[in-house]
Amino acid sequence: MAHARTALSVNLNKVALVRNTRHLGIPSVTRAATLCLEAGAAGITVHPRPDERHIRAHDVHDLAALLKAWPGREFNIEGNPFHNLMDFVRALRPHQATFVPDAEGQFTSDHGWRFPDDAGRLRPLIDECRALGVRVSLFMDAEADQMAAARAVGADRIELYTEPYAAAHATPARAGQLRRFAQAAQAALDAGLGVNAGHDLNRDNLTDFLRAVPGVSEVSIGHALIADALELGYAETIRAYNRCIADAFA
Ligand SMILES: CC(=O)[C@@H](O)[C@H](O)COP(=O)(O)O
Ligand SMILES: NCC(=O)COP(=O)(O)O
Repeated sequence: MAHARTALSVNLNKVALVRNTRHLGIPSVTRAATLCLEAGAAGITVHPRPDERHIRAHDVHDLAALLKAWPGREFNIEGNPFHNLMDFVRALRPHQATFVPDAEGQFTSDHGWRFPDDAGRLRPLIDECRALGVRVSLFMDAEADQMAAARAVGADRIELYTEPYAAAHATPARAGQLRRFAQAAQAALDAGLGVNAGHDLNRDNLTDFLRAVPGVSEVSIGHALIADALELGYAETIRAYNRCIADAFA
């Protein structure tokens, strides 16, 4: 079956990280969002961590307001629903909430939810999001045998945690990782889930990933993309990432 082209959601955490080192409001997170959307980003992602080391609560509110002027573009808020994520979801009703099982103060995301262990406590929060009209994506390791359980708990999508693939991309382990991610994505699709992907995706590894892994609806990319934007500017960077996606579907 032919799949729709993958949407690029730009994660702006690292713009906020730089901004927070002074009290001057630069670089501006909302200005970055506008420039990325103008250049063709399909959406904006943020992961407001409880310690506010980068994205702060006001950024999430400012971006939700900004996205209202961009119909068809999506706002994705990531976080742990047992910490601060649900407050944002209830107040702002983003297009998508991505549940991530990070500890408070965690260095960066490094694993997904586990089933059956997490099912009971996730189900009511997923139900609440869906009642609010918010799509739920669960951050998951690339394990095919976990996908039916992610669907059974009520999720709309899963986000494949791609760091193990990214770390293997320049090594002989790449082919094995791609097989693992393709099997996990196919299992998710077979279970009726949409498939997102993210973490350490970049201009070098993105096209190979999308060629090998079926049916990826959205990639959220932050760290490498913002690093590229420091050199190329936001507009050229978004065009470059969209070319990587287009090449995978050519
Ligand atoms: C969920 C995920 O894989 C990453 O988006 C993560 O949110 C990045 O967070 P940091 O930018 O804090 O490393
Ligand atoms: N969900 C992944 C994301 O938003 C960005 O991850 P990264 O590109 O900053 O590693």
